[in-house]
Amino acid sequence: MIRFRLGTRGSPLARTQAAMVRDALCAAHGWHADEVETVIIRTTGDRIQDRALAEIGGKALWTKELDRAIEAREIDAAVHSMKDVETIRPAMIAIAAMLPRADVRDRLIGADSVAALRQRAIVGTSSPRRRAQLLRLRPDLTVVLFRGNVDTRLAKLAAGEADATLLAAAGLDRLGREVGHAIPTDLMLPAPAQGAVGIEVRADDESAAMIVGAIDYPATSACVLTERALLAALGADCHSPVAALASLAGEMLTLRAELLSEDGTEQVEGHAEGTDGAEIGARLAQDLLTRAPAAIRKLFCP
Ligand SMILES: NCc1[nH]cc(CCC(=O)O)c1CC(=O)O
Repeated sequence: MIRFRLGTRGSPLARTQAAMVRDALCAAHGWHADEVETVIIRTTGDRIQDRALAEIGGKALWTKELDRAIEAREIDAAVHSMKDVETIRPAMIAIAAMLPRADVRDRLIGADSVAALRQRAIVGTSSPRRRAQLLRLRPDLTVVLFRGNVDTRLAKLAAGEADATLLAAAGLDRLGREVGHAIPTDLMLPAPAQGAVGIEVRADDESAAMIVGAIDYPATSACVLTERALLAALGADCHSPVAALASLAGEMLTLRAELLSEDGTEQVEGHAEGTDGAEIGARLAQDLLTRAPAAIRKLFCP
């Protein structure tokens, strides 16, 4: 008997994350694995592999088809990497839970550290944040476009298309790829929501919200919602080089964030503390934008 239908993209990482959610649901509700049906949904983002995500229309490319399936009641919930979920979601969709966050750091593959990269090394990435952060640390580097799923990027590296690449430790770990060297967050602050898996439901589906809510890890939700509040207040999109990481100690949330110009020559950073994630995100966004030079401000539309 099928008790719940879980939608996911078809990439190996997406399937792995959906299996983690399925297992968590089964553990929480005493279901057997075959009582949760996994529905693979191909998104526009999966079909288009040769251009930077930012160029072709942004994060909705990963969510639109899953949103439609939720609305059409073809699935009860959708599993996403929260990093890929656009800041403003349709009113029909609600974020119902997040799994415990994995390693939030980026990992460098191809050299032991950013400092150890050879002079004028070529680094493959399509992330405006990673590009700007790398160029800020090492202006001699050349950054080339690298897209595709985790294994595609590792294959491009192995084929010599670049000397090194950066990938999220979370994705590598979930896929069991033990490669690369973690970059400390004080050297390279990760993307907002990096390492977090989220589950979305139809906003008016109380039953699905209850079922999924049982596996929510509140500390992850609190931190990721704080990082997303910053993005919302910044008017950031996936062209915007922005890094952010929240942490929770007791009731106190601390949000650190960094905005960069596209070439990394300009940077503003800051932090804010409080107990209300939405308020902290908005306050830090305001502070950063006030201090940001024009080359950074133009990349945001608050
Ligand atoms: N943009 C692709 C994407 N979305 C989520 C992850 C990794 C998993 C995570 O951050 O939870 C990745 C790959 C990467 O950045 O290396």
